[in-house]
Order: sequence, then structure tokens, then C-alpha cells
Amino acid sequence: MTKKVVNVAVGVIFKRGQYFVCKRSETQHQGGLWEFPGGKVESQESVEQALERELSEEIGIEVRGSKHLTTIEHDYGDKQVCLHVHVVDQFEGEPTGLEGQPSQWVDYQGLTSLDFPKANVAIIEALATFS
Ligand SMILES: Nc1nc2c([nH]c(=O)n2[C@H]2C[C@H](O)[C@@H](COP(=O)(O)OP(=O)(O)OP(=O)(O)O)O2)c(=O)[nH]1
Ligand SMILES: [Mg+2]
Repeated sequence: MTKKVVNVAVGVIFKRGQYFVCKRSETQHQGGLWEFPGGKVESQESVEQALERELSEEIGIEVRGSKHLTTIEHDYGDKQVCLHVHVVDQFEGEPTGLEGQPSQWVDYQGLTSLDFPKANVAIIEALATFS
């Protein structure tokens, strides 16, 4: 049986050479690991709409400009995801963990030293050549 794929809009928030990352809560899927903020694309919603909604809900920013970086399909065994990753380099507001999640700004070197879910290895690789 083919598993249902969960489509996820993921925002790589980038400003002055740094990336904004959040920590997933222990109770979530892939809990306790760092993530780029984002969440599930709801039915009737485009990836762009989901990205705007999730980034507003989770970190309180308004997206003004973003570029598609990569699309990654990954099977965690218990869940199959398709991550639609966008670099968000124009936005209004100061990103903050509105759901109580720890957050931090890190440079590229910092990204490579944090623990992310497995699917994120390909995102971080794609960022190495992003300009
Ligand atoms: N947001 C986000 N999700 C990621 C990343 N890497 C990765 O494998 N995922 C996976 C974990 C989850 O299975 C799924 C995203 O789900 P989510 O928990 O953020 O979804 P959501 O915000 O809509 O929240 P909820 O409905 O689960 O409360 O994608 C990432 O960098 N950011
Ligand atoms: Mg989320």
C-alpha cells in the first residue's frame, strides 16, 4: 500500500548571512530536533499560501519575498513527507518563537553543527550553493 505523503511548506529565513531556526517540541514528529519553520499544506491551499500562514502563526513574520530552493521527498518510516523549501529573504517583523519554541539565528557553519531531521541534510546541502 502506498503511504499518504504529507506536503509541508518550509521557510529558510535568511538575513545578513544568518538563518533563523526553531526547535521542535519533544511531543511532535521528529521532536527535539531543530527545524526551519513551516508546516503542513492544507487542502485548498497553495504551498505559497501555507508558507505565509505558517510563518505568520509560528514566528510572526509577513513574507514579502521568497524563492524556491528545493523539494525533498523523505520517508521516515512512520511518516512520508514532501518538503517544499523556500528561502525567505524579504519579510516584515522580527522572527520569534510564538508557540514557545526555542529559536536562534545561526550562520551556515552553525547550521551544519545542529541536529535536524534526516530530510534536512539535503536542504543544508542545497544552501551551500544557493546565492
Ligand atoms: N517545519 C518543518 N518540518 C520539517 C522539517 N524537516 C522535516 O523533516 N520536517 C517534517 C516534520 C513533520 O513531519 C513535518 C512538518 O510538520 P509540522 O509539525 O511542522 O506541521 P504543522 O506546523 O502543520 O504542525 P502540526 O499540525 O503537526 O501541529 O515535516 C523542517 O525543517 N521544518
Ligand atoms: Mg510546524
